[in-house]
Formats: sequence, C-alpha cells, structure tokens
Amino acid sequence: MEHLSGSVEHITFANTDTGFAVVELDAEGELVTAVGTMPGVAEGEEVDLEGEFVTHPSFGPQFRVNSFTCRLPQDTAAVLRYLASGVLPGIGPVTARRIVDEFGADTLFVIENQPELLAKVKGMTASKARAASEEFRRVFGVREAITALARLGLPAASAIALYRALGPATLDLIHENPYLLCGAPVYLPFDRADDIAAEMNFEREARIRIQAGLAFILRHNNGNGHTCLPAFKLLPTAARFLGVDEPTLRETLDAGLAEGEFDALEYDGAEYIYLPEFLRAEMLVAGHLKALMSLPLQKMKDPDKAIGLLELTGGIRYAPLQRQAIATALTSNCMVLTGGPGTGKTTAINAIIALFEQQADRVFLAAPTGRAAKRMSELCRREAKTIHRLLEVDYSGPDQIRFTHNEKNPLKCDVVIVDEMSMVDVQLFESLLRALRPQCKIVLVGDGDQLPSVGPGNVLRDVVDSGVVPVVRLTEIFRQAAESQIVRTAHRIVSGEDPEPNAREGDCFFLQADGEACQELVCELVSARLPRTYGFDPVEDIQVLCPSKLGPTGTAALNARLQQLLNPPGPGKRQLTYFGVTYREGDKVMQVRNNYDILYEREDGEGGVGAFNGDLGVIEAVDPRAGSLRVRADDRLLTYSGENIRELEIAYAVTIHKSQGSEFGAVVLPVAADTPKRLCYRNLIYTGVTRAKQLLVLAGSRGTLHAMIENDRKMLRYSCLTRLLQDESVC
Ligand SMILES: Nc1ncnc2c1ncn2[C@@H]1O[C@H](COP(=O)(O)OP(=O)(O)OP(=O)(O)O)[C@@H](O)[C@H]1O
Repeated sequence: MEHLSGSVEHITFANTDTGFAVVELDAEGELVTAVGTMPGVAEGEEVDLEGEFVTHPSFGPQFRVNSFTCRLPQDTAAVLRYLASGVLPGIGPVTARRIVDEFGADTLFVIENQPELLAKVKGMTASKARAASEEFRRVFGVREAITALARLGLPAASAIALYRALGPATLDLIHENPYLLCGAPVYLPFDRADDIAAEMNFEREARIRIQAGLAFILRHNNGNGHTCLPAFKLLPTAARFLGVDEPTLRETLDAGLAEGEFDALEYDGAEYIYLPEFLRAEMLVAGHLKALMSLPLQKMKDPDKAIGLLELTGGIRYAPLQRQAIATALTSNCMVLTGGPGTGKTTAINAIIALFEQQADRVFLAAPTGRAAKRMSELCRREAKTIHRLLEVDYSGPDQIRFTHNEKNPLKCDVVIVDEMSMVDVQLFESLLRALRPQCKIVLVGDGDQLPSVGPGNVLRDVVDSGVVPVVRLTEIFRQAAESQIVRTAHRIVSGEDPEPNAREGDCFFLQADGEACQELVCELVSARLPRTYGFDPVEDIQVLCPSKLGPTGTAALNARLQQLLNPPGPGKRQLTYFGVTYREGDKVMQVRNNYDILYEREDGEGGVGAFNGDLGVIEAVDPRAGSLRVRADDRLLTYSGENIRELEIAYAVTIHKSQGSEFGAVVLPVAADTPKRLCYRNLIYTGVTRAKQLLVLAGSRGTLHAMIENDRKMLRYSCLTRLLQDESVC
C-alpha cells in the first residue's frame, strides 16, 4: 500500500451516490490521476490517499485509491477554491469570494457552526446559509463515518449507505449496537460484526448479540426461500452458532417476541418464528385472498354462451379444461391457472381477457421479470408490465423499496392477470395485493413444476395447496406444441421419464461428453456449430444454462472461455476490470440482484431507475476513465458505475436458477457427471429445459440427466401461508 498526499486540482468525474470519483491531484508539483471512492471530494481540498499505482491500458499510470481522508483546505486561497468550485448549494464563485473576504481563515468554521453569520453576506439568505451548512456537515459527517468504519474493515460504499440510513448519529448507534451492521443496508456477516463487538467488549450472552444472531439466522434462511423457521430448528441452530445455551436463547427470543423484534405463529404444536415483515406479508396475502373470495360474485350471466360465441368469432374450439379455466375466471374473484408448456394457458388467457373486456372490465397484465412481461406482451398482443413497473417504484424514500401504488393509491383496474406466478415471492405479492382495490379480480398463471421464487415463500404452491382458491390445471398438450420435442421432453421430465432418443430432424438433442470435453463441446456448440447449422447468433439467440457455478461446466469456467471466444479484446474495444472481472464492450451481462439506484433511459426517451435480478443485456459502451458502463437491456440503456458494477455478471452462461422467467431461442444445457448431487433434481432440469423455444441441446452424461429427472424431491420451504389461508380465525 502506498501513500499519496496532495491538493485536488480538478474533478474529472464524481458519482454522488456511490462516492466514486476520478480526480487530478497536485502531489508536490506533479499532476497525478487518482481513481476510487472519495465521497464529496471537491477542488481545493487536501487529501491523503492510500492505494497503489497501476498502469491503465488506455489512460496510463494512475493511483487506485483504497482509503481516503481529507483535510479541510488550510489557507484562504484553498478555501476560496474549495467554495468557488460549487461544492455547497447556493454558493458560486462570486459569493464564495464575498464569504472568504468576510471570514478569512475562519470561513469553514463559520459555515459549519454559525450559518446565521453566513446569512449576512450579500447574495446569501438564511435558508441558503442553512442548506450550505447542512450539506457541509453531511459531507464531513459521511467522511468521518467512512474513516471510522474503515477502521472496522467496512468499505466506503457500505459506510455511505449506512450513513444514508442512520444519519448523523451513525457512529454512536454503531458503538451502542455493532450488530446493526448485520442488517440493512450493510448486511455484514454475523461473525464480522461479532468480532467488532468483541473488540468493544460486548459479552457473549449480551441480549443484543443473541437477538442479532437469531435475526441473522432467520435472514439467512429467508435467503434460502423460507419465510420463517420452526423454533425447534431455530433454537438448536442458534445454540451452535452463538455458543449460548438453549434456555438463555429461549428467554431472549421471548423478550424479542414481546418487543416486536420477532413474530411467531403456532400450528400443529409447532411454533414458527418470523422476522416481522414476513409474517406481515403472509397475513396480508392470506387476508386479501380470503376477503376477495368471500365477496359476492358478479357472475357473468351465461359464461358458456359467451365462450361459445368467442369460439365462433375466433375460429377456435377450446378444450374442456380450457373452457373450465375460462369459465372459472369469469365466475370467481380469484383463480389459479397452471399447466406445463404447450397446454394452452396463453390461449385461455387471451379468451379470459377478451371476455372480461366485453364486460367493460379494465384488465392489467403483469409478470415478475422484464423478460416474462415482454413475452406476455407478445403472446397476448397487449401491454404487460413487470410488477415493479405496474406498481411504480417510489424512489423518494431511503434505501427501502416503496411503491407509488398501494392501498392509498390503488391501481385503476378490475382484473389483474399475473403470469409466471411461480417466480413471485411473498413480499412482491404483498405489494401487488396492497395496490389492488379489494374487489379487483385476480388470475394467477404459472407452472408449479418450475423452481420456486428466488425470494422467500412458495406462494403459488401454497395458494394451490390451501384449496381456498379454485385451481384449473391444464394437462392436454396441443398438437402443434406436441410436435416440439422440447415440449414432449418437458412433459416426460415432469412424469419422471428420460427424454426420447435423438431424432434426426428434431429440436432437442442429447450429446455425450464429460469433464473438460463437455466444456469444449459446449463452447464449440455456442461459438461454431449452432450458428453455422441453424443461423443462431451466439450472443443474442443462444444461452448456456448451467446447474452449477463451479466445475469445468459451471458458469465461471464457461464464461471465461466463451468471453474469450465470442468477444475477445480488440482494437478500439474498450474494457475495464473491476474486482477481477473484465467487462468489455460487446459482452453479454446479467444483473444479479434488484437495485433501485441504477439509472436508465428508454428508447422512447422515458428515464427511470432500477435494474432487476435476472435482467440480461449487452455492454454497449465502457468508459474506463470514469469507471462506468452502459448496458443495453431490451429497450433500456442502463448506466453502471462504482460498486453497482459488481452486480453485473458476465452471462454467456448463467445458472438455471437465474434463468427463471426467461426464454431463449436456443439453450445449451450441460449435465456433466460432476454436477453436484444437491443440484441433481427434477424442478431444476425441468426449469432449464422449458427455457428453450426453438432448440435444446443437453450435453453431458445420461446418468446425470437420469438422476436429475428421477429426484422428485420438492424443496421444503418453511412458510405458514397455506395454514393462514385455511385458518378461519385469520381474516
Ligand atoms: N383449443 C385449442 N385448439 C387448438 N390448438 C390450441 C388450442 N389451445 C392452444 N392451442 C395451440 O397449442 C399451442 C400451445 O398453446 P399456448 O401457447 O396457449 O400454451 P401455453 O401453455 O401458453 O404454452 P407455453 O407455456 O409453452 O407458452 C399453440 O400453438 C396454440 O395455438
């Protein structure tokens, strides 16, 4: 680690949200470019940096900043430059000169502590002076927090986020309870917070430690899809994890329950422990659906006749189960429509939409991901939005996501149809239901054999299992769809059968290969064979879907190879390397978590914020100097900089989990013999197979494929939604 001091001559780039900046520094007469997290850095400031000199391929030598501290400008000339740079609101060069003329070397002290004196300077008002003072204190508060938290090993971006959440009292609050670091927005691993707390002499049996440990275990399990944990699981796990005996844990848990830190439900003699937001979500979902089901039905007079007329005008004959689905949608306030690929769900949805609209009902279509919404729009030939877009994310609040549409501002629709419901987690469903008027009808469409949602809960399965809402399951594969081997393979998998042998003219193949040879085969298929034989574009049309991230046929190894093959470095092709990952213009990338800070522009000029888990795009431009990227994802052009870049993964190959809700022209799916056992199960392979529309190539070992199909273990997800729906005392 090297040390560098100097005064900031020029700011080339600065992102106020992340603190990422590129500055020109006068370091003892030599001009040096410094790049890194330097929140609020301003011209004229004296900074002390730690980091290393690196040589950038395009910009030559520069200093990569690891830690940043700054001294207030010392002499009046430096103070003047600092203020004149526009760093504080309402103060431009002319006013800056007047202020410095008035207060000289005391200028910054006055700004910080005596804004009322500042107000007397010509060009300033009391409110301008207050705003400038507040901004000054905020910037220095953030910096103080960054310096103090850096000593605890926290990166600057986390410190900035924490300061945004906790405000000026950040450091005091962390000293009182270092375990706050385990929660939003930092989510520090418990053992790291535990080490910090130990240094501050917190005891092992301290109540805040135990409560934080219990919350950490619950949060960790939320990450694995559970909305709650039975106490008989939570307590022994916590005893091992925290090294505290169970009676002490029970006592602390009870105190936490009394104080509202946790919530609990009891069913069949077991006690289920929740973080409050998840019980609130389940209660709301159960209450809303039950209330909806109990509302008097505004039945269509003669649904059979209406369906018959639709058949006549549309030149179609609905299958009996489709008729049942359409009639159920028209005659009940809420329903679930399920079925595998090619069973006529979309055809039934289109009929449902048409008949609702005949009654002058306003129908909204929604899906959990951008790709699923796009597909729904295409198939239903009308606008479908992501649930987030339908509800309109409200960006005005702090980090916690909020929506513009909620119980106070409900959506103006009479019916909402949600596709790919298996992917909707309990909190997103809660948000959707909050935004619906109580009488708004709901049609939930999904395929229960797909993987459950990434987020907590198993809403579709729980609602189906409850028996509270009518469910129609389409089972007949229509002739046109049955011609597709992909569709037949998917249905065989659901019934536990291996795919048929390869046909000469088909859309689904199995190719035998293993280990490194399988990696080689996948790369050859994507880069040469499939483009040559079928005309697929290797980046746009073909997607490699892997069960695992690791091993020769995991996403990590395949992405490294495919990036080199499909998008090697070239003259004029700019790239940047961030935390060991090289992002190059032309690379295919995926956003791997929801982030409401990323700016985008749509082709129609509409701007907005937000990138969502699973969004796929291509890097259109890289600005290595500013450390930023522009990514095109369908009709949106997203801008990434600083820490946000870490949420982008190279995506020539992605895991099957991450591919939920998306479809691709061609899918290459490695099922090598070394696929980890825990990833050999039916829902996973079924989800992967059903992502392919025109061509599916399974490459690997038949034994592994067979093992995956054979293992029908349904993943256990702890949740009480089914019970809450069935429980008559809950409303
Ligand atoms: N009643 C029907 N009579 C004849 N063909 C039908 C009927 N219903 C659907 N089909 C045809 O069957 C095929 C699959 O239907 P559809 O797209 O509605 O199914 P899906 O369940 O939505 O499939 P996927 O999930 O794969 O998109 C389509 O080609 C459609 O035209």
